[in-house]
Amino acid sequence: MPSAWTGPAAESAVEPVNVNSSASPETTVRSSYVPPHLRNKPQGAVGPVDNHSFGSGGGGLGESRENLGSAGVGNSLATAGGAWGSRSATASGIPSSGPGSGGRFSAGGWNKGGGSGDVRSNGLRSGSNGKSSWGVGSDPDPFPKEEPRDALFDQENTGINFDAYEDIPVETSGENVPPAVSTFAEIDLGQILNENIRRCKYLKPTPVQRHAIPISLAGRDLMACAQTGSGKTAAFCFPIIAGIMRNSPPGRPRGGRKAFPLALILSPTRELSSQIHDEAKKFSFQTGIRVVVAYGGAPIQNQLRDLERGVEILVATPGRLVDLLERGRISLSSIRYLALDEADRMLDMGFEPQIRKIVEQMDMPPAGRRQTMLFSATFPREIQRLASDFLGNYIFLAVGRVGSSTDLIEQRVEYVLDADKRSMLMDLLHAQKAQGTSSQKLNVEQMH
Ligand SMILES: Nc1ncnc2c1ncn2[C@@H]1O[C@H](COP(=O)(O)OP(=O)(O)OP(=O)(O)O)[C@@H](O)[C@H]1O
Repeated sequence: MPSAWTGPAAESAVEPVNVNSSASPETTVRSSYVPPHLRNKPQGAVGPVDNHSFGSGGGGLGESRENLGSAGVGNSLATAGGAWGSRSATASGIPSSGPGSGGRFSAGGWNKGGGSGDVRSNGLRSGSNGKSSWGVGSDPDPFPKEEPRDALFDQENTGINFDAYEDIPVETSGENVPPAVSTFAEIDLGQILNENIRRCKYLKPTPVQRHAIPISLAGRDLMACAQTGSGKTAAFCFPIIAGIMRNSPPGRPRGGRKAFPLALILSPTRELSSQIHDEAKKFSFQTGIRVVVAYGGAPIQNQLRDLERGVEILVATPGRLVDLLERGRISLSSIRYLALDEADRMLDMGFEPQIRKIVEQMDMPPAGRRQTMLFSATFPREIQRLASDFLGNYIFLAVGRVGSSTDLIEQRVEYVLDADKRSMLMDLLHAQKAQGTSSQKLNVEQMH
């Protein structure tokens, strides 16, 4: 089994390695390619690039990890067996046979430009008691004058060709899985959200949205394996926003030192949290729902002020949220919706203790009295454990990735200099032939 599997984020995050570290700056373009006959020589003799060394970043817990951002961490190696070992998954908890070799991708990669982290005061006005109160019907324009009203919606999408999603495999398992939809019109998301979907120029749901939204709207817990860029954000935001609008529309008095969010979205990094925050603000435009983001590496005072103005949907990284909880500035007792995005990456980054503290040891309602959506690019054993601990009678959903390989194609990454690509490729082809596997398609990607 090749050992140097990696996902797209790892590719972008890992600097090309120059094994000739002792070379002078002038000679750093020297070849780092190691011919087969020189490989596995002791260190010093030759310095082959150690593909095993692109690990998860390891190391400490807490906020400092959040500051690293999406590019510097979580470069886990994905093993053969694909992105999700879902085939044997059951909705009742741990799948009967193991996940795909514990393979995992580091999510990330679609950089939507990040977010400003600013929080708009969506229709907040000052009540007579000096506290903030909410008036949905009389929302002032939430956007500053200098920013056109639809600017939030005018940002370019990523250019993903969602038509390519049509053929990707989707698997669901669990009891009474609500049927998937093929248009947004088939789902009752409410008029305002539908209008915002139109503003976002989303013409039809992506596969994860097609399945996840009806499942979540039906009130079911969901464990979804889907890659970054598959449209997960809308998949968990739409049901949350629709659910809040349906069951507890904003309108209650706000203010006070302690915030009581109705929905919590946990994500591993400040960048991702910012992106989710930006998207969630678009989706909840003119709903009266206030979305607040809290992440490490930014002044906590600003976040505290934002929280004091009221929050329905809180997007947070685990370390900063624990800090806010310990300061007594947030109560999770009103949480009705919990979404964990890129859960495998959060675990890779060492956030499991914080996540368990948030979900299990504070005042959050238990599974069954809240709705939980767990999103992960992979489904290794630790995520299975998390799913069985956090979710109740859940539906398992696994969505393939655009252009994904089948199990028959191995992808292996070798880091070589441009000048060495051809000879490296020839070597690989010869090696394949020698092993009698020449008929197998060799897919050499991302050669540096
Ligand atoms: N149904 C849709 N139609 C058109 N564009 C969409 C749709 N759903 C999502 N998008 C856009 O596709 C891009 C990727 O979606 P999104 O950010 O939700 O993916 P993701 O899986 O959450 O990725 P990440 O993990 O990077 O946040 C975004 O620019 C988003 O606005």
